Amino acid sequence: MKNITFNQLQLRLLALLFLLFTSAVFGYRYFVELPKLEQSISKLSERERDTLTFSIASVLDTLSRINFDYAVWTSSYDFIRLQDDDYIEENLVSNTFVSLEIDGIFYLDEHLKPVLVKGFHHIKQTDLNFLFYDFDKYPNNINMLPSATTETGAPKKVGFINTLYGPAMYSATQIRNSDMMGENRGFLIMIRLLAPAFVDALSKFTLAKVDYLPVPTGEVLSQLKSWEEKVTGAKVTPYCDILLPDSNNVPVSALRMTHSTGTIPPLVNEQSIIFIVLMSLFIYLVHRLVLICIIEPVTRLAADIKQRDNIEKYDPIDEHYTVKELALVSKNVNQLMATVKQQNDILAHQVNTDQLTQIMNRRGLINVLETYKALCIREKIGFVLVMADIDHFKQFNDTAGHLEGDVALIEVANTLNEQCKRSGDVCARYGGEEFTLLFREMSEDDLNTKLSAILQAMKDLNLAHPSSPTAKHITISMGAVIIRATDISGFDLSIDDVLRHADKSLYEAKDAGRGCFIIDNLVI
Ligand SMILES: Nc1nc2c(ncn2[C@@H]2O[C@H](COP(=O)(O)OP(=O)(O)OP(=O)(O)O)[C@@H](O)[C@H]2O)c(=O)[nH]1
Repeated sequence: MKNITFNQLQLRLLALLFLLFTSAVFGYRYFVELPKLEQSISKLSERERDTLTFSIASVLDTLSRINFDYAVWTSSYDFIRLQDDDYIEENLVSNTFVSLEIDGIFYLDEHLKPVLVKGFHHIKQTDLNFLFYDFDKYPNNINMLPSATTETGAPKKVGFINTLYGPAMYSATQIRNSDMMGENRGFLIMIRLLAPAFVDALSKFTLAKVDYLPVPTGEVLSQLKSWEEKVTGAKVTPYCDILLPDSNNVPVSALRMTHSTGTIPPLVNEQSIIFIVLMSLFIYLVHRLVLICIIEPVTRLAADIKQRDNIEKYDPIDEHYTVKELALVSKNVNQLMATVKQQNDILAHQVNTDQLTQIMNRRGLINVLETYKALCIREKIGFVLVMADIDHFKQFNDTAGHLEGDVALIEVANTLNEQCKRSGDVCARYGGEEFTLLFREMSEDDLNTKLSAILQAMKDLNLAHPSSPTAKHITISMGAVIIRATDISGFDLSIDDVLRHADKSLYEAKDAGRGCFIIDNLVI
């Protein structure tokens, strides 16, 4: 699997979290909340429509009651036969129309012939000449009358009708005596034109806005229902349009009621936007918190560890972390580095140390020589190299044995090492019975003194060497070379040259009878 950073992982997790939360919220809204809302709004619309139906019925009922009262009144009953002017003067004056809020009153006898007809606009106070009761001319209008006359009681009918002055509501009742008995004397019809007052009354009743609508035609007309028809489970719409049909089912007017809640709220509304914004803010804060408290410290810790790995630095890394685990990791890394450093030191010591004498070996010597060379070239600090060789050591081995030879080598090494006390002084085993001494810049006189002191120390050691042809104890011969810095720029010092010069002096010391030293001055 491809490696990803802690930060990438965090961002992916937070993105996933964001996706899950928003889908859960919108899923809930889409599949649960909105359908429930739609159902509630549909129910509310249904109730508003029922109220509208009820309101229309109430208005019609009011007209019907007035009409009924007049139709089953003995005076009206008698008027059909007598047609007396008193009745007209008492009951059919302008005030009657105004107080009853009607625009026309029509007395028809049992043969449906008009006995008395009067149209009067109760608001405009003007005469109106209606013709709808002329059933010869408008035979369909006969359906506005109650279907059958009866022996007792007074059948009545209410509804809407188109007149010369526009749509109107009407009420028609069979004219009977007050006791609802007697012969059929025709019908009393009352008309009220559909004025703004009608829709105002409906608006008050329903607590919703009701307006007139031009009567639609064609496809739209076929989709509209009559005001009396019950509608259930209708789709949520902003309006409810209904028809006011006449007794022949021909629409005379249409009404539009504006529902108080006519639309389903959108999927993404103000609350969901606020939720998304808050959610994003929360996720951003979590991201910053995780970044500051975990990711950045982990990244810093990783960089610190990597830096130590790259340049082999062993200084401890910062252990101050707020997160306990990170503090523990940094502490453990420091402990690990300390152990590694310790082991490296041991290893370095072992690599540069002679196993027999426990002083520096040739590898260590060459490393130090490189440092001396660099100091000489860059800082103009000279140095002294001395090659020391045990005299007639072969004979010593041959007579005393190899093990004794080893012991002698250790003793000589310790003696020489003790002479290298100053900082920067080095005593190394060059190989076999040969040793190398390194000293910081020194005058020839001082070197003479130093080498004489070494010869004296060997004498003082007093290691018996019976088979030596030159002395009774073990002696060493030394060849020294003094290297002084030069001003020649760009000059390179050859370590091999230095060793060769020291070797040459050593051979000269051997030739000079052993147990002595020769100094060579090498000015570079
Ligand atoms: N015991 C012992 N002997 C060693 C060791 N390394 C070298 N030698 C011996 O040192 C002797 C060196 O002998 P040569 O090179 O002939 O020199 P020399 O006998 O010291 O003679 P000159 O140097 O000319 O005075 C050899 O016999 C080596 O075996 C060692 O680690 N232990």
